[in-house]
Amino acid sequence: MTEPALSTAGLVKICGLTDEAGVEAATGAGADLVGLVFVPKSRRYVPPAQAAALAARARGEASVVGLFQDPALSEIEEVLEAVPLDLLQLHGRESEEDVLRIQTGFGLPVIRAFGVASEGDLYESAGSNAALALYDAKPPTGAGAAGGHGATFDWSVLRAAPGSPRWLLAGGLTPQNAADAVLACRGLPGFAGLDVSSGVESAPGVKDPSRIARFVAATRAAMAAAPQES
Ligand SMILES: O=C(O)c1ccccc1N[C@@H]1O[C@H](COP(=O)(O)O)[C@@H](O)[C@H]1O
Repeated sequence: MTEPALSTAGLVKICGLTDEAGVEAATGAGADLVGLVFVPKSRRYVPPAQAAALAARARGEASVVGLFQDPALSEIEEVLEAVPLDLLQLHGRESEEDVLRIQTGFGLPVIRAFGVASEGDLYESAGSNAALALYDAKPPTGAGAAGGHGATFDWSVLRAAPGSPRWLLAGGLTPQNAADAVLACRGLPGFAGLDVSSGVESAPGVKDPSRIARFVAATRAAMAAAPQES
């Protein structure tokens, strides 16, 4: 396993990778975290055997995050038997009890996703036991797929972020808006980095190596120009 450097001020996570070209683009560009989706109804779902090969590609270069949605413990166990994950992302309706049970039970740090539309949605994350919170847009009305909708939310509400746990911004990020996202979040308590999935795809579920490289470069440049102090 690759020890996740979660205290790093500027994390970049590329999520929903499904092939080796995408993993190589992410690690080659210097992403800190790569995400594999274990939600069967997602177009980015990777079966454990395929995920094991992708995780092996990332090994030593980036930490590997397994994304689940309201999983049974047995689902996580089954994946972990085949894929050595470094972190678990819970991206459904999980409770704090679930976070504690899963984080303690599997001995892996958890990233807990919170759907955000207004300041009030951030309060639920205050004092979460998760290693990191992830602030994503709420699913658009009528959205059919599991997640990774490419929807943004009003980043100005993040001024109310509690700061603990530290957090990643997600939802509708792209190579074009990554710098603005960093500018909107820099200096806010707990800001830890950016997470992207659909914004680095050429078609739904198909990662584009050149967009991945541009996203990481744009994010890194903005972070270097505006370092996070807290
Ligand atoms: O990507 C998926 O298929 C997915 C499925 C179930 C839950 C979450 C999912 N994606 C995550 O959603 C955020 C935002 O994605 P986007 O950049 O707006 O496309 C991100 O963490 C994805 O990994």
